[in-house]
Amino acid sequence: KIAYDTISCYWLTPRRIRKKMEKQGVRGPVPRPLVGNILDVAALLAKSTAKDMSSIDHNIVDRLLPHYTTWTKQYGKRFIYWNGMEPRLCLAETELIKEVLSKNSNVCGRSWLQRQGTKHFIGKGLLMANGEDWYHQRHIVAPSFMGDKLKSYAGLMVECTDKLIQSLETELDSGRTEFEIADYMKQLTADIISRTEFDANSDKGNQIFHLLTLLQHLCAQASRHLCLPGSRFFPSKYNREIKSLKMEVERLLMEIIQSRKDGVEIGRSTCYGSDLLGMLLNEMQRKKDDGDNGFSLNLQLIMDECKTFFFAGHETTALLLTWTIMLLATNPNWQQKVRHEVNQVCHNGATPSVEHLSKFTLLNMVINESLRLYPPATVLPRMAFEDIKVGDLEIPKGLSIWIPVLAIHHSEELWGKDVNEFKPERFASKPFSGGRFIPFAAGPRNCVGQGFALMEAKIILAMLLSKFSFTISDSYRHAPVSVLTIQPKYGVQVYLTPINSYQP
Ligand code: HEM
Repeated sequence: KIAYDTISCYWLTPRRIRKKMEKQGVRGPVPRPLVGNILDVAALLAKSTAKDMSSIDHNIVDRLLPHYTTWTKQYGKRFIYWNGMEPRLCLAETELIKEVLSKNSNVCGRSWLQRQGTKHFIGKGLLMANGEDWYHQRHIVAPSFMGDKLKSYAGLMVECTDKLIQSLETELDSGRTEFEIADYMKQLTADIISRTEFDANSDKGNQIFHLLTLLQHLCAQASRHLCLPGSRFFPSKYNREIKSLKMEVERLLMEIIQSRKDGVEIGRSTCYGSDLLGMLLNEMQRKKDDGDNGFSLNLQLIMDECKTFFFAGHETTALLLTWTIMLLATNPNWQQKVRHEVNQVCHNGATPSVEHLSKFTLLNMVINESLRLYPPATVLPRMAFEDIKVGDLEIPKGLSIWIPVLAIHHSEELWGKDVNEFKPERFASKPFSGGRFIPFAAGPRNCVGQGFALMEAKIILAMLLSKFSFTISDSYRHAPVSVLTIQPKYGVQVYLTPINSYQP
């Protein structure tokens, strides 16, 4: 059986998929045994990112998805390439993208390779869940990011941003003028998501998030360690480090969970709390009390969910903020226009509240344009678990569909000749939906934290813009790189100037 499974996995299935796609006219670069086209992608990326960009140019597709631009020229809008033994169909047609994202969420999902690469880091949390499990998990957590619950986080976001502003002001007072903004944004969004998950700004929470950051960096190297079959079982230094970090994170999480349980048992509190962790524990208890034997929400899954939300919920938003500040720091007109709007909406320098957010029209346009030019998630992967039909294409079971978000957001055909220019006015009239503007994906499996992220971004940017003016520093080197998300290789250095008085 093992021999048959191995032959099937490494030879028969790939051969079947290649033949089926070739019959439909979908071709691609020739794969090598075991590694597929991994080395080709790595070589193209090494070349395209070897140097910084010569100017602050937003035409970054050739740099970050060089394999996409190379192969789409050779093989057309749909082509197939191999990430090791995993075949990937690159799909850039908006009608087909809409179909993939809106339908098929029950028969498409995360591939084995993706789940394996993030197993120790986020486990079976929502981001990596599939099928029925995904459906139940999504329904349990979604209410935490909607309606009044979502609005209730605004105060916490303001509080954390205030703390950051105070520390920036202290540094300005001591004579510092240049700041690397990416790190500040990462700390701020980590602070916000950790307090959303664990209510109090506990030391344990901070410790957990520090370890999770280390774990995330190690797991980001996973694809390099997964080329060889069974390599995850080797007792290598890499695997040992991952395991021990994971155990430490889970030990700390269990301590928090235990102290909440103790609180309920001795009658100090009536429920497990109103933060994300509390909500998950309450739901587990409710299911137990109701004798619900359906979907099982156990402690391991609750810990995986906490890790998932930290991972999915802070770096992406930090990048949105970082790139938006870079864009505003290099476009003073827009910076001034948005600051003026913030001051008009929040009279007399008031801090932004939920009621103000829908009135930030220009800020909203700037955020959308930033998400278009620098979408934190550059690709959306979906593996077909059954044979499915998408448009005219028959997609065989086992084929991963890869939607190159970055390339679609920079397509001249879809956006016009000025596609690589920063022009927030393109978002003035209507929201771009469907397969053309998809920074948060779309359909049932879209980003569950989209409302949270946009509220957070608007509050933070409005508060920062009303306190400081930003100018790009001479030391800023424009060198976006893609490490799961689009990051500025050397950070974003800006000069901050305080705006002391209320400017109408
Ligand atoms: C600007 C910020 C953000 C961006 C651009 C973003 C983008 C995305 C995208 C593109 C997906 C779909 C991934 C895929 O299908 O492959 C996704 C899923 C997800 N996001 Fe976000 N996200 C952001 C912020 C957040 C925040 C703040 C949270 C949590 C508070 C969050 C939690 C999640 C989760 C849990 C999923 C998985 C949803 C599911 O599979 O049902 N995200 N995000």
